Amino acid sequence: MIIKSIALKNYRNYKYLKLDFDPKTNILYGNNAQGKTNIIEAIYLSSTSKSHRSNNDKELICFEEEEAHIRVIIEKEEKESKIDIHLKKNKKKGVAINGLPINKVSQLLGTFKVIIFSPEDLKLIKDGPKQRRHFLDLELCQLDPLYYYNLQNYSKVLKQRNNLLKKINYKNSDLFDTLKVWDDQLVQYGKYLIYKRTEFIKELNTIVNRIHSGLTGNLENLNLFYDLNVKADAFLKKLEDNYEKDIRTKTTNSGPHRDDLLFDINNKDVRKYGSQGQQRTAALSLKIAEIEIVSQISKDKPVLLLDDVLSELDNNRQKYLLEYIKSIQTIITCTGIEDFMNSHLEINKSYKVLDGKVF
Ligand SMILES: Nc1ncnc2c1ncn2[C@@H]1O[C@H](COP(=O)(O)OP(=O)(O)OP(=O)(O)O)[C@@H](O)[C@H]1O
Repeated sequence: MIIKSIALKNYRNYKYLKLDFDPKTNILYGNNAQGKTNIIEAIYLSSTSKSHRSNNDKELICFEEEEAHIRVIIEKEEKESKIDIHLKKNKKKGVAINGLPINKVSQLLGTFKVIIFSPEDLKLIKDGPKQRRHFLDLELCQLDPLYYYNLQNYSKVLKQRNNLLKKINYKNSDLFDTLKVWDDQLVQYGKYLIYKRTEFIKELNTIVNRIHSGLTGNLENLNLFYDLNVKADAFLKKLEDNYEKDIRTKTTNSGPHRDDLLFDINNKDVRKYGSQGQQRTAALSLKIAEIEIVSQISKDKPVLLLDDVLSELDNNRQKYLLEYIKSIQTIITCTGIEDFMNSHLEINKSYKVLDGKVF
């Protein structure tokens, strides 16, 4: 799969932009705050319907404008498709594929697969569990529309259950029976998340392990574990056992919303004992493994977006990554093209980004 072009209208600092991409390596370079990440963000949004750095669509619309528009043309097995995203200040965004409006995000997910890699990803191991769950969810949503459906519903039910717990805590004990209704739904959607995460992490681990060995010259053995909060079959019972605690703390204390991912290097927990370098290398292995697994499962190569990440990697890791991505369409942002002088990377197209214009 490749992205052939993008057109932006009133998106962030772009009044109007039309850009063609090469099927291989594309570089967007320029000083800070010129609009490089804005292009990456618009591509990501066309794939997932969400920005990777903002939860508020209004922020994406150019200052003083009411609406913004993104159009990307993608090519898959020699067939072109068009994705349109229409952002409005006071209304829900509109998404259309080949001119046909869609009303469910799940219809978009999987149409255009991208993987984004930014400096924040290098902190994935060090960060809190929320970021690691987010990583899992993002990948699974792109791979499986049903996962997205179950995740959305799980989050909704969890919110409602937590609201109910607050009410019961404020002496509304007659609402207690309603908890059971939410429990059944939470378990129904939660079980799906647990099964899919288990499968995905198992596959990911085999690949991550091989990649990390390659990256470290066979010195390190990296393993990934699913640190699940509760087993699928025990979920309902756990919710019931926790009634007193949940009401007292006014929150749901068990479920996949409390899951985590653990990383071991040579049988030692990387979060606790790993150096900063080891943590970053493990994160890089994870990201490269993600490219492989998405390619494998979807039987197609995703588009890779490398946002400002190369300067964060030392020479060896940079070389490994660049070697790996040779056969994948990649869009790289950086401050200077000279960053690549020593990397032997073949650049197929490069654009200079300056104040919301591209040359
Ligand atoms: N809604 C908006 N309307 C107009 N301009 C915006 C809007 N949101 C952000 N900007 C502008 O976009 C620019 C930032 O763009 P971007 O984040 O793409 O920078 P960048 O080139 O990737 O920089 P860096 O190298 O620092 O990451 C800033 O000048 C900011 O003022």
